[in-house]
Parts: sequence; C-alpha cells; structure tokens
Amino acid sequence: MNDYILETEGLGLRYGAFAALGSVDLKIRRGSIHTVIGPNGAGKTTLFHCLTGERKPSSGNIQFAGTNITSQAAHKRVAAGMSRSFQITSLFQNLSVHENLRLAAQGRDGLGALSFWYSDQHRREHSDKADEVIERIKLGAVADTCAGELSHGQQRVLEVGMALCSNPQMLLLDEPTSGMGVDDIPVMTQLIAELGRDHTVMLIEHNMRLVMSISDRITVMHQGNILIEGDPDEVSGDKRVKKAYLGESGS
Ligand SMILES: Nc1ncnc2c1ncn2[C@@H]1O[C@H](COP(=O)(O)OP(=O)(O)OP(=O)(O)O)[C@@H](O)[C@H]1O
Repeated sequence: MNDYILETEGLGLRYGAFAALGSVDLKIRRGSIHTVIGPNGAGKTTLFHCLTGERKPSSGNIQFAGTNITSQAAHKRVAAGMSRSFQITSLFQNLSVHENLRLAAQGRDGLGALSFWYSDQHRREHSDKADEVIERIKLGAVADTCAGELSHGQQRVLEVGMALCSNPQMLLLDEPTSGMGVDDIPVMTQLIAELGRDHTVMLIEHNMRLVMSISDRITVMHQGNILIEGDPDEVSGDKRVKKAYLGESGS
C-alpha cells in the first residue's frame, strides 16, 4: 500500500488572472497529523476546498487512496473515506447532540435513508454509531442537550464528531479552534491528537501552540504555493516562515 493517502500534483486554482493556488504538490502520509499553516490569504482554505470537492481546481490533480478524485463530487469523496468537519451553522440547533450525530450517520446512506423500506436495523446502527462517537468526543454528559444550548467549544467538538459519523479514513479540519475561548483549546487539542491515532488528519490551524504540539508534519503556504514543509522543529526554526508571517520587515 502507498504510504501516502493523499497526493496533489500541480494543484492550482485561478480567479481570473489571480492565482489563489499556484502549483501545489502535497503529500499526506497515512496515519499522520498534517497541518497546513500560513499567513492570511496564503491559499489554505482554497486548497482545503479543492481537496474536499467544494472548489474545482483550474489545474493539476488529486489522488486519494490510490484513486484520481480531481473531478469527483464532494459526496463521493465522503463515501470513499474523506470527511471534513461540519460548520456550526450546519448543526441542528434544536436537536440533541445524539440526534445530530444519528442524522450525520444516516446521511452516509444518502437517499436510501428516506426509503419506506429502510429498516429498523439501520436505524439502530445509526443510533449505535452516535453513541460510539459521543463517547469518542466525550460529550456523554450533554448527549440529550440541544446543540444550540452547548458552549461554543462543545459545538466545535460536535462538528468534529459529525465528521466521524461517516467512518472516515481521513479527517479534514478547517480551523477547529477558531472562535474558541482559551479554556476550550486544550480539549480540542487532545481530541485531535487522539483521533490522529487511528485516522489521517489534515488540518488548517492558526493556533501555533496546538500546531506545534500535535503535528507530525507541517506545510507552510505563502501566496498560493508551498513555502516549506517539515516537522515542527524544522518549521518553527525556519527564517523564511518568520519572514512570510511578518512581511519583509521580519528578515
Ligand atoms: N471567490 C474568490 N474570488 C477571488 N479571490 C478569492 C476568492 N476566494 C479567495 N480569494 C483570494 O484567494 C486568496 C487565498 O484565499 P484563502 O481564503 O485560500 O486564504 P487563506 O490562507 O485560507 O487565508 P485565511 O487564513 O485568511 O483564511 C486570498 O487572496 C483571497 O482573497
């Protein structure tokens, strides 16, 4: 089996004359926590959207688990084992944590889940999956609480839980700590580190303490391209990274 679960080659996306992504060659090793960092506007979110299928690249290709998925629809990528975290705005605020997760598990079955013949067996499986994920994300104490009544930090944890319901091989997390209070960040940090034990995790993240403590590999982007890639020690000590974040005055 190939060591890399995801590989991009020459991946680019242009908005008119502007290259939001230049030509990105990225390799993500199976079972690793791989973080993409970079200053504002570096192209991280654009890359993320190309990987999940929300944006169509203008050039290059993407291989996932040995298959070329460059033109594949987002839902097919989920079925193939790639799952992105949901946004708080996609949580059902008036439904409990358990119900949100049960529906996310049901979503795996697509339109089949709406069928009259959809069996009680399936419904039980989805409920069991929700219970399993609740334990994993440690939200057992609020399993019956409406999502809308959770703290912001708990809602963000639930978003990650929703992504786990499709049994992904690879999880993509877009700024999982954004908007979180400092007290909630260690919980998210620990959750991602634990998920990294049996998933490949790719994340975009600005919180450097989290990034440096849990990443196996870090890719630094700048102006739509990869500036450098390395382990946390290599990246944190690299002058080019400081310069990219601080601008020319950082040299
Ligand atoms: N729909 C769009 N049309 C034109 N330009 C866009 C569009 N979306 C993004 N861009 C530009 O592409 C560049 C890369 O944006 P992107 O959101 O990928 O950066 P980012 O690294 O995720 O930044 P941040 O950390 O601020 O979220 C930015 O200059 C942005 O203004």
